[in-house]
Amino acid sequence: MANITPISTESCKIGFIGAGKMAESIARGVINSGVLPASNVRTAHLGLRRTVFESFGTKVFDQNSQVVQDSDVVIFSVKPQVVKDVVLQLRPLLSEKQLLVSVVAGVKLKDLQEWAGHSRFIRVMPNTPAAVGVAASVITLGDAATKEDGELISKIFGAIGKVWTAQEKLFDAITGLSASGPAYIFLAIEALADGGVAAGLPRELSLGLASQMVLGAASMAVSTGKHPGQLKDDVASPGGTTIAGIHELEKAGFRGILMNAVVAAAKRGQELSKN
Ligand SMILES: NC(=O)C1=CN([C@@H]2O[C@H](COP(=O)(O)OP(=O)(O)OC[C@H]3O[C@@H](n4cnc5c(N)ncnc54)[C@H](O)[C@@H]3O)[C@@H](O)[C@H]2O)C=CC1
Ligand SMILES: O=C(O)[C@@H]1CCC=N1
Repeated sequence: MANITPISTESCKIGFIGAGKMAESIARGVINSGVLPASNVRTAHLGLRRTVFESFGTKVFDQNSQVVQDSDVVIFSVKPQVVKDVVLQLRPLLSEKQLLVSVVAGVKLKDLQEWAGHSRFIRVMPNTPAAVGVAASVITLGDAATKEDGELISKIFGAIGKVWTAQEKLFDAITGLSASGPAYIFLAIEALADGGVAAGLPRELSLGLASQMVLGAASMAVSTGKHPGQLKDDVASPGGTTIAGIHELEKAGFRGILMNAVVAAAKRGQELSKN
């Protein structure tokens, strides 16, 4: 614990190990929010992703080791299948001076801490709406992460959306719901837009209406605090159009399908932790 010194939010440098879609979403959101300047965000990549990250001001190194050496907060954002090798490779450079963070699905803090050789670690389960400042992120603290470390990560992720704290045992369920969930909703938006086209709308209008409608419905659920069943009842007039649509959804098992999707994704998260 001797090397644990607080990291200042203002001057904190964050580095991503893994320059993929999730890292890009967090980096874009963080930079757009103004919580940290682009010069405080870094990653490493040799291929096409370099240009993507450079386009919004991120410093891009050639090697992961350079990212670690130049960061106060190191965020592991590689796939679950490779994270063990990546952490083990970087282990000689990792010290308790740095706060380590993982956004990797399924991989437990106990393993991450063992591979890293220290437990100043925080697990975060974010989602890609981080890129536009509307992420849903959940954090849980490792054994040596301090209250101040938790506050720092809550501040960074709070700048790109909402943050909850939860026990790690809930992380697979969280992953199946809020981390994978945007993909379910993108699928729904695409399908709704197809429905609009099938009913005679031009494609562009249909997609715009479907997207704005989902945004509006989610905003109402969040801002009114009303039960979604009440909000649904407010739309469905007796003998009207909505209830005719809902009847079709219920006949096809709409709610059960969504529940199954979350449970299947959570189960996959559990499987990934055993790799
Ligand atoms: N995409 C999402 O919506 C979410 C992803 N996550 C987690 O974030 C992590 C990253 O996921 P994505 O960004 O979607 O994947 P991705 O495949 O877009 O990004 C992974 C990146 O890691 C790079 N990489 C592979 N081996 C590497 C190495 N040895 N050193 C450095 N970089 C290496 C790849 O080139 C790739 O750019 C995963 O563990 C996933 O479970 C968590 C929440 C949501
Ligand atoms: O599909 C995946 O495995 C990752 C984790 C959650 C969202 N994307």
